[in-house]
Parts: sequence; structure tokens; C-alpha cells
Amino acid sequence: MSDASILFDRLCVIGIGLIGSSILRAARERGLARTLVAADLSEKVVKRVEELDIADMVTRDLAAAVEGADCVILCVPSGAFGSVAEVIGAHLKAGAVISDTGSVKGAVVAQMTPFLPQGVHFIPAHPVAGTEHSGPDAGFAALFGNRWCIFTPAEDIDPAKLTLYREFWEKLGSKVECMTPEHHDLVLAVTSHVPHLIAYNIVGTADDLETVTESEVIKFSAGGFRDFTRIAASDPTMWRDVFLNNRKAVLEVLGRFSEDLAYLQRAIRWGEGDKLFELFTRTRAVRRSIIDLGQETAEPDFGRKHGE
Ligand SMILES: NC(=O)C1=CN([C@@H]2O[C@H](COP(=O)(O)OP(=O)(O)OC[C@H]3O[C@@H](n4cnc5c(N)ncnc54)[C@H](O)[C@@H]3O)[C@@H](O)[C@H]2O)C=CC1
Ligand SMILES: O=C(O)C(=O)Cc1ccc(O)cc1
Repeated sequence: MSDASILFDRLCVIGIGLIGSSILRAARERGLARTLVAADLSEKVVKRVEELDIADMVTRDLAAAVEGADCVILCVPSGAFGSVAEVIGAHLKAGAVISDTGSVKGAVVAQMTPFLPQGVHFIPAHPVAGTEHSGPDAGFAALFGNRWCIFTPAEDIDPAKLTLYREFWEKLGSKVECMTPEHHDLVLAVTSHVPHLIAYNIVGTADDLETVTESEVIKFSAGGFRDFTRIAASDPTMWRDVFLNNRKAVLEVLGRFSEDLAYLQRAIRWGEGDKLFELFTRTRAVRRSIIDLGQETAEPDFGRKHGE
């Protein structure tokens, strides 16, 4: 490891699932920390992380894990950030950067802030990169490449620490942008949270209908439905916590979504093909602009796992 790439002497990651294990793998591959510490409450996960050999030290003792760390990143489900912050708060080193990877920002900031001592630098972050898989085996070093990582720091954040942590995510391959937690939660409700809810709902509806159609839903499942089943296979704990912790923005977007759905329902009932055609033309242009931005490939992958 060349010393030139080291940003943190001791990096501690808590919650070693898809995201935490990907951060550890990428940080080791790029030599971003001298020592990598991994912590998780689950005995099974700790054992597996030891077998995978993706950290220098692995423990279930969260307080001990953060001792002396100059960067601590929490990668646990959105409902667990407060309890982890409560356990580690008093053990954080003065001057350390503390961050998270939660898919929701407002509620996570509110959960953690009361337990963070003066003198640590809290930089909430959300890597907008992931898959429907979870657990330490699902992670991979390239996960964050060419993806956004959204930071939602307070206005009085130390600019030098912000630059340092930005550099960390850029070295993981991400593009970084800052915004407020409230704005983040509304944007992600539209682009990620409600789309996941729609996938859970349509797959649930199809599953209910399956008893009527005797397996035809699965047998004849077309590409569109298969894409939904990939998303609806995402981790139940994680997504339960996303919806419970981004309630306001999700309900706001769902209200708008229901109105737009009623408009389509009416157009179908009254045979108003022009209305359907106009919308479908507009949405096709949205897809094209995403591809042009280089954030998506034109080919569907039908949920293939990384490396398959
Ligand atoms: N899965 C995805 O695609 C993405 C997830 N995120 C966010 O990152 C966070 C982690 O997600 P994943 O890695 O997918 O989850 P995961 O389910 O793969 O891993 C979570 C890990 O946290 C551990 N854990 C749970 N409660 C804990 C506690 N109180 N103390 C210590 N460890 C605890 C679990 O044992 C598990 O190993 C979540 O907040 C999620 O919303 C962010 C971007 C993408
Ligand atoms: O697998 C997918 O399609 C995702 O959308 C992954 C994802 C899940 C949660 C996030 O907060 C960010 C990205």
C-alpha cells in the first residue's frame, strides 16, 4: 500500500452487509486506510467477515470498534442508527469524521445527532448505489463506481473535514453532491422509495392473482414484471425502515402518484388514446436522457447478480 493514498489512519465500518462490505473492499483495494475495523451485532456476520478477510479487525463490540478511529461509517438499517450512535457516541475520538450510508437522511440525522459529542464531524451521506442483494457476501469493490454519493452536512461543517470525506468517496469512484436532508428525502422518495413500493405492490398483486391463474404469472412473466421482481426481492428490514423513516415525503409523492394513476385509469376507460400516447412519449424521452447521461445501459440485465 502506498502511503500517498491513505486518507484515514483507522477506518471503522459498522454494519457489514452489502454497503459496509463494499466500502471495506474498495477502501482496502485503493489503500485508503492504514487499518480497517469492521463491527456488526450479528455473530453470523462477524464470522463470515472474518472468513472473507475484508478487514484487519472484526468485532461485535461496537464501542471498542470505534476507539481511536478517525473515520466511522454506520451502514445499518435506517431504524438502527440511533441505537448504534447511542452505544458509540462517548467512545468516538475527538476530531473524527462520523458518517452513515442511510437511504433516508432527515430521520437518520435526527436519530444520531443527540448522541454525537462536540468535537466530532458528522457528515451524513447516501451512496445512491446498490442492488437487491444484502449481507457481506453481496458486496463488491466496484459498487460505487460512477455513482452519486449525496452528502447532507449541517451548514457549519468544518470545510477541511468535508473535503477529506469527499475525497474518500471520490476515491471509491463516486461523484459527490451536497444538499439538505429534506431535499434529499423528497428527491429519493420520487426516484427510489416510491418505485420500490410500486414494485412490492405489483408483485404482491400478481402473487395474489396467481392462485386464480395457476402459475401463469410466473410462467409467462415478461421482462417488465421480471424487472419488478428483482426490485421486490430487496431486503425487507431495510425497506420497512426506509418507508417508516421517510413517511412524509413518501406519502406526498404517493398522493401525486395516485392522482396521475387515476388520470390514466380515466383515459383508458374513455378510450382517450391521445392522452396515453402523449405520456408514453414523454416517459420514453426520460429514459433516453438517463442513458445519455451515462447512468444506465440500454440493455436490461434481468436482475443478474454482479459477476454473473
Ligand atoms: N442495499 C442497497 O442497495 C443500499 C442500501 N443503503 C443503506 O445502507 C444501509 C445498509 O444497507 P445494506 O448494506 O444493504 O444492508 P444489509 O442488510 O446488507 O446489512 C446491514 C448490516 O447491519 C447489521 N446491523 C443491523 N442492526 C445493527 C446494529 N444495531 N448494530 C450493528 N450492526 C447492525 C446487520 O447485521 C447487517 O450485517 C441501510 O441504511 C440502507 O438503507 C444505501 C444505498 C444502497
Ligand atoms: O437495486 C436497485 O435498483 C436500487 O435502487 C439500489 C438502491 C437501493 C437503495 C438505495 O438507497 C440506493 C440504491
